[in-house]
Amino acid sequence: MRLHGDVSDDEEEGAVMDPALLSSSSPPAGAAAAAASRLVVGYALTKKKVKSFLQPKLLLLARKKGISFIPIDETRPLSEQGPFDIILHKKTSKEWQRFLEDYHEVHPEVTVLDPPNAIEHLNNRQSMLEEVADLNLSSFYEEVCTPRQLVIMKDPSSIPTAVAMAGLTLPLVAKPLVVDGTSKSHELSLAYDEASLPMLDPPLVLQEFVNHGGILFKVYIIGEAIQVVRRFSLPDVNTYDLLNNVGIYRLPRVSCAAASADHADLDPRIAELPPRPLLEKLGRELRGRLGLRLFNIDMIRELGANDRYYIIDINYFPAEGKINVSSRHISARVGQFNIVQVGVSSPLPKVGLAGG
Ligand SMILES: O=P(O)(O)O[C@@H]1[C@@H](OP(=O)(O)O)[C@H](OP(=O)(O)O)[C@H](O)[C@H](OP(=O)(O)O)[C@H]1OP(=O)(O)O
Ligand SMILES: Nc1ncnc2c1ncn2[C@@H]1O[C@H](COP(=O)(O)OP(=O)(O)O)[C@@H](O)[C@H]1O
Ligand SMILES: [Mg+2]
Ligand SMILES: [Mg+2]
Repeated sequence: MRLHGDVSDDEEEGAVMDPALLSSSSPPAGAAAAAASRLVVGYALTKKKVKSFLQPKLLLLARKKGISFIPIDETRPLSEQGPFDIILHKKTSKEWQRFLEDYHEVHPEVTVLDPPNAIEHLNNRQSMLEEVADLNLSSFYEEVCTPRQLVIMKDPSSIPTAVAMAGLTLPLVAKPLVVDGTSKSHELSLAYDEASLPMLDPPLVLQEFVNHGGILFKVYIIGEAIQVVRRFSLPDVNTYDLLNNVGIYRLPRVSCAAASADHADLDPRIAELPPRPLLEKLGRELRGRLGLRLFNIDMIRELGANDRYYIIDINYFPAEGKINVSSRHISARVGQFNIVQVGVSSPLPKVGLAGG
């Protein structure tokens, strides 16, 4: 799909809302627009996603390129709609899967982005990282791995023993096992001590926390195009924090905040982007292994180990609208993140975000 390349190549600052462009959200006008288009993209997305993805700027560029976006009515057979050249979606239900398969049998020429079963693979924080272990990056100096992790399905009381048996080192990041687009599936917490682990709420993944200088790299893979941006992340945990903090701390959603770290005044060793050839190889390998063309990788670089990267999260059809975030947002956002303690009753010092 060449849409993304089109957008970043022809980036136009200050594109204004053109009412005609909103035709993409109304079927009759959309059908008229489609008639004049060279490429018709049918989409089945949540309202939230439509709002964040189909922004006026994208629609303006798409229209210039002869591309139109038509909403799919999921209550009607696909064959009665369109015709589409591409179907864009982020749905994995069995019913929708059958719908798409039936449609594809009749219209094999239509590109479906992407196969629902491949998308589903990313809806579980254990399976999403499985392919990273098999990556063939032997020709690179850098190492790319995942933090050591453990899946807990039930019985919170068994967590301390399971953690000890797996040899995981505290602190641990606890992440809901399933990622289903709800805000709950992004409610993460940090566990500092073993005794507090039974307070966690399975099913979840427990992942070793990796110090990374408070900066995260969001690597966007859109077909063959790759784009990387820096985001502010969680602060490092030092020995003092480990000795003085107990309990479970709810983590803020730092990565989804609008603040890009691309123009902030950072230590160059922390700010340095991962090498381009590494990202290109990573993108190619993961695209093939995951069978997906539209996703992003959240990557961190271990503090003090400049050649070791960890992939901590992979998201299908992420918020591409945030790739080019203006630097003017930064000063308003930096420093507003706090880690809020939820697991013990006595108040403990809050841990601020690096750079804040
Ligand atoms: O809604 P947003 O703008 O916070 O975007 C979410 C992404 O935030 P980010 O790219 O980090 O800023 C978010 O990325 P993270 O998981 O926060 O790294 C997901 O891609 C999320 O999709 P889902 O809820 O997992 O289905 C994305 O949600 P949708 O765009 O699918 O609604
Ligand atoms: N193992 C880890 N070590 C250090 N920080 C982490 C780790 N896992 C997650 N984080 C931090 O928590 C944030 C959210 O975690 P992530 O796995 O990306 O979940 P989500 O799907 O909700 O974005 C990351 O952007 C990063 O700042
Ligand atoms: Mg993430
Ligand atoms: Mg995610």
